[in-house]
Amino acid sequence: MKTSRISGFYRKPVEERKELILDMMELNGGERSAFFPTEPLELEIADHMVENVVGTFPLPLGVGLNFLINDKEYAVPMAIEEASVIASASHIAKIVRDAGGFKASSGERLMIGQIQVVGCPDFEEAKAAVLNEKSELIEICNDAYPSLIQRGGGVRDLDVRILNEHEDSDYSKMLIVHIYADTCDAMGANMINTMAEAAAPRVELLTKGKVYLRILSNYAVKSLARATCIIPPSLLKTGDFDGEAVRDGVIHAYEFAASDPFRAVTHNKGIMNGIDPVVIATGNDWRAVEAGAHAYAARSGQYSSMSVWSKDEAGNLVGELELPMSIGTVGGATRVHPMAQMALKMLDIKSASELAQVIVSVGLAQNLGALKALATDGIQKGHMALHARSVAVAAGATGELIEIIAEKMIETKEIRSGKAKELVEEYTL
Ligand SMILES: CC(C)(COP(=O)([O-])OP(=O)([O-])OC[C@H]1O[C@@H](n2cnc3c(N)ncnc32)[C@H](O)[C@@H]1OP(=O)([O-])[O-])[C@@H](O)C(=O)NCCC(=O)NCCSC(=O)C[C@@](C)(O)CC(=O)[O-]
Ligand SMILES: NC(=O)C1=CN([C@@H]2O[C@H](COP(=O)(O)OP(=O)(O)OC[C@H]3O[C@@H](n4cnc5c(N)ncnc54)[C@H](OP(=O)(O)O)[C@@H]3O)[C@@H](O)[C@H]2O)C=CC1
Repeated sequence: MKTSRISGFYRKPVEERKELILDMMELNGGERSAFFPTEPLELEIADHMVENVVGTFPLPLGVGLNFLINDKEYAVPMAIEEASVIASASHIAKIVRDAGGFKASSGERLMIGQIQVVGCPDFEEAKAAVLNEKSELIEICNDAYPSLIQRGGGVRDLDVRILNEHEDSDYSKMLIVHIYADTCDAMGANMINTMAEAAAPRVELLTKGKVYLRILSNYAVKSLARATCIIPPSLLKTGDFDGEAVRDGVIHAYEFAASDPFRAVTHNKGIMNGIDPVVIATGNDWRAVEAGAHAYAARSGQYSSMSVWSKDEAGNLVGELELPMSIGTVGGATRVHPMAQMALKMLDIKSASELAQVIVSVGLAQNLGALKALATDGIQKGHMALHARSVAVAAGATGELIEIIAEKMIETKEIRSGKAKELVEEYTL
């Protein structure tokens, strides 16, 4: 892929933007014409995806530009309804690339399946029995998904926890078997569920209890991805704010989120502003990613900031984000939704690990975009200016009137629907 650094992309008409992306991807004739389909999701395909289909629900698809991650260029597809998010991600990616780009990594990618057993006559004995038969249980799981083994994946380990052992209620006492499976490039929910269901009868026999739930855990702590960036203050200068002031404002903002759940929820919403659009565009399950990310933010016992911002010895701003990433590049909707296929192609992604690394990098960029704005001019200046067009459309503006009314509202600093309606009436009289 050619460079994803395209200055002034947003000032060009949509058709020209598409051409620039196709050029960036270095696609040839046939591939080019098929790339941006006129009907993003045909009703017939939608009807096979979910139930009771009566239509489809399109979202704007934008491209996060300027991303350099582990020295590779990425044009990042982002499906989102909120203004200023894509601009902000591109803005920070531009700064970070001048500082050497994001460094991202991920370790093992194991998804977790849970089997709940209740009513064991002796929970400690039941635990020992399961652990004794670990290899056999792993084999049962793997036999339930032979194609995964052929790909080099499969269950790697299994362990057992006893919950509420000393409580009086038989409802609350339980034994939980965890299976840890490498699901290769799939998110793996269906795979894990298949394996957990296959192992359950044997678990019942071993524990002399009764199995109820057999399901994936979305707390994917064995599938973590992390991103970091190191930015010299000289790259952070914004208007009248020097780089050191911006850096310090970002660190103060982080400390606020680290200490106060009221702020942490909003701070983390800002991170998910970047993460969700990529997860959605690539056809992944954003509820799974959201649930895992917020739970991980509470792993210390108090809900806190997902990211960490600090200053290194040289005075650089250092950002870090580590999150569970239960995503895939195959399976689920990724192979069914034509736009998800397009998004993965645009990213030129080779594996689920690589996609996870891109996603956390975008989350980190998005977080800095919001904190930089909040710690300097305030969020309204950049965000509301871009939101103004949406307000104008909601008030009934069409065609050229959208830009005229948006600009008028920005000029008078009155970006609200009442004002937009007044202006629509004024201009259409
Ligand atoms: C909006 C900016 C980026 C302007 O910031 P700016 O400094 O005016 O940008 P610039 O004109 O210097 O442009 C720099 C680059 O940004 C990009 N860029 C710049 N403008 C556009 C545009 N119109 N469309 C697309 N891309 C744009 C573009 O890549 C451009 O490079 P160039 O192309 O010029 O070489 C900045 O004000 C900003 O980042 N604001 C924050 C916006 C934000 O965070 N929005 C999220 C919604 S608010 C929220 O939900 C979360 C929150 C805030 O509550 C979270 C929290 O509290 O932590
Ligand atoms: N709690 C949760 O989050 C839950 C989520 N879900 C949903 O489950 C779906 C994800 O489940 P998942 O199991 O990933 O999807 P699938 O059931 O689609 O399984 C993945 C498929 O990808 C195929 N595949 C092709 N190439 C590869 C490769 N390189 N690596 C791995 N698999 C490959 C496998 O084919 P083959 O058959 O040849 O092996 C397999 O059929 C999502 O839609 C999610 O919304 C469902 C239940 C619960």
